[in-house]
Amino acid sequence: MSDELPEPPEIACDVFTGEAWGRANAYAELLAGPGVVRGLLGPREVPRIWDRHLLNCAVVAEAVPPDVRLVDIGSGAGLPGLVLAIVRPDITVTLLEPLLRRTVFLQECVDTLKLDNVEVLRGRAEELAGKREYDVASARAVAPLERLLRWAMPLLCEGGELIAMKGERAAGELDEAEAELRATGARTAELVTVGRGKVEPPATLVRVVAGRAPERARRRRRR
Ligand SMILES: C[S@@+](CC[C@H](N)C(=O)[O-])C[C@H]1O[C@@H](n2cnc3c(N)ncnc32)[C@H](O)[C@@H]1O
Repeated sequence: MSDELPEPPEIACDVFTGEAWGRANAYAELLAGPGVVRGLLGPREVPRIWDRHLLNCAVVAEAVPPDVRLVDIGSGAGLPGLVLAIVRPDITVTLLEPLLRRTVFLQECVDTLKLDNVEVLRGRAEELAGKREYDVASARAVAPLERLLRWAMPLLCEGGELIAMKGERAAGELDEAEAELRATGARTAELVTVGRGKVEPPATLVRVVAGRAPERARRRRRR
């Protein structure tokens, strides 16, 4: 084990159960080792890998419905998408990331952890616009909510959800995104708190439910 990687906190055994436990530990090692050497994670993050990264991302699973197709926009080193795939074998996860060296690392993690519910896709969210084939889009530290809405909503099927990890900026970003919520045809938008009793502070998410594709809605109104 890397010198700096701390032992997992006790609560981690309740969050990562069964096969997820071994995978979470192996992923922590990959982040602390090759992840740091290859510049995907800052060395100062290593002592915080469990609480700030693995646990904080794992509790997002509380907001993810069963059996969904999830796309993690701007996955970076796999956060939160890879962690969600570890704790939720019922979902299929696409890790969407434009940078080659990050997708190479992500594929190595998927292979090492033997995850069969994950695909790594190199590209930008804008390039997938209009496919609307995902039930959930997740994102952490990728873009302000306004921009994230423009990227994520065209990937979601009607009734699909954007789940954005926003922390203390959540309420402010939701207010600022009012016009974009209307323009992208969002049905509802709300703040959701997850991870009570597991992470401190609990994680604040913005959940936005997609309506009909704006162009299709306009076409229907014209008929
Ligand atoms: C600050 S990193 C966050 C990575 C990870 N989500 C995390 O929380 O550690 C932002 C990531 O978004 C990716 N990104 C930037 N623009 C993007 C776009 N248009 N579509 C998809 N990913 C994008 C970047 O390559 C980078 O890996």
